[in-house]
Amino acid sequence: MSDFKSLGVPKWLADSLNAMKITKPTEIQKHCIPEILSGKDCIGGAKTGSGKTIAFAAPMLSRWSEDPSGMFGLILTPTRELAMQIAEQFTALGSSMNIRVCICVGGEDIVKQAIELERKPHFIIATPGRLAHHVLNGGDQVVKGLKRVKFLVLDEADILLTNTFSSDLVRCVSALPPKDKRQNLLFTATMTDQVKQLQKNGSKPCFSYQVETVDNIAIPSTLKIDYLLVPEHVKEAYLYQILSSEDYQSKSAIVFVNRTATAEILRRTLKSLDIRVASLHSQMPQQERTNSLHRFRASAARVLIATDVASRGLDIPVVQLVVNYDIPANPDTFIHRSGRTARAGRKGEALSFVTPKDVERIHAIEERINKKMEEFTGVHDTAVIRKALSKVTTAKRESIMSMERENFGEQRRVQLLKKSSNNGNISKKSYRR
Ligand SMILES: Nc1ncnc2c1ncn2[C@@H]1O[C@H](COP(=O)(O)OP(=O)(O)OP(=O)(O)O)[C@@H](O)[C@H]1O
Repeated sequence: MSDFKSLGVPKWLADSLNAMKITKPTEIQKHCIPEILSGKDCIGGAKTGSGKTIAFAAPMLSRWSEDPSGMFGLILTPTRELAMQIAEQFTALGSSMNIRVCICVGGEDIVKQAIELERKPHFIIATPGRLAHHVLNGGDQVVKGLKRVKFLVLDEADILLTNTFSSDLVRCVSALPPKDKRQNLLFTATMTDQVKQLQKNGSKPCFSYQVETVDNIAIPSTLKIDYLLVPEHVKEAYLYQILSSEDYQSKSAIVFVNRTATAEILRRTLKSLDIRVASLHSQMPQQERTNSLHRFRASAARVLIATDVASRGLDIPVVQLVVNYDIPANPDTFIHRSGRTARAGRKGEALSFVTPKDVERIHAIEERINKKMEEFTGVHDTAVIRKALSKVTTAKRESIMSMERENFGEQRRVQLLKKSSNNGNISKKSYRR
């Protein structure tokens, strides 16, 4: 049985990992850590929840500890919350070595970040839009510091390489040493040709590893996937009924929706029906987003209603159920959303609400993941649903009325206008969803 030390990780780091009960490397870690330590670039693909973060963090921290200098590594991620989570992991792993980590994400104080960057943190964990702003406007120290970066990581590389992020990504990368003077590490659960292509572009050797499974199924084997046929107008009643049923009333769940307004309506509706609920979407101020996630992580809220700002990378071990209340257009989004449960070998369930207009999307998802969903059997009694329906309809009507009183949509328009005039190109609409 291999352990982290046998992969070349120094004792201090193996001890830190052991203290977190991380003793036996996962498949992706076993293969990628030695290759990254040998100086190669790396493209790593493995299912959600399979330990990709440590696959890049461990070799970076190992090399850094040999000569702990400033601006050693830059990790780019698509969402603010994921950046914060990765920063927490680096901070925890490197605490015995006095590591300094800077989180550089939108929605937080730019001046404070600029001061932190001037102090040359060892690692910067950033979203591309905000770092691009610092690259454009940063002082001499920041520019010089970024030129010393030894490692660049694109976590969730497939989405970072889409058009949404391209101009900011180019700006961030332009501030770093040339490609062959740094190590480039790309990781994702949903490999694309665009990511693979990068292997061919470099002059340095690149190690590419995709964890294969015998059955070629793209989701964790411990994840149960079900569907439930639901008429559009009664989705809220079904959701309430399931979340408050005997089987699920004590389970922690993330409910994914496609629009921020749906997230807000559901949060208000479920709250008035006495479900401990929090939400996460782009129309919330960053402080509220952070607080919501803290409440959910700490189990103060049992249900998190979220848009796709929460679909990638978030690691919350208590999550037992993911509900796809709306079906995503992109099958890869289904993989990431559902992967918020059944992590690190734990069991989990993903339930998709399917209306007649979603049938094609479900077929595309099943083809992508190479597995058929099964029909959900947890709701049998239509009389119970009918009873829930009148309660839920009243609660929903009140939620919509209160949102209208508070000009929910209007606030967003004003926020967007303010952001675009204050920050130029730093707002990233789709990932502030
Ligand atoms: N070797 C290990 N042994 C036990 N647990 C591990 C090991 N490596 C990582 N973990 C834990 O597994 C969980 C999932 O890891 P991580 O968040 O890195 O997954 P991921 O592959 O990046 O998933 P995603 O694709 O969803 O981002 C974390 O809680 C992490 O601490």
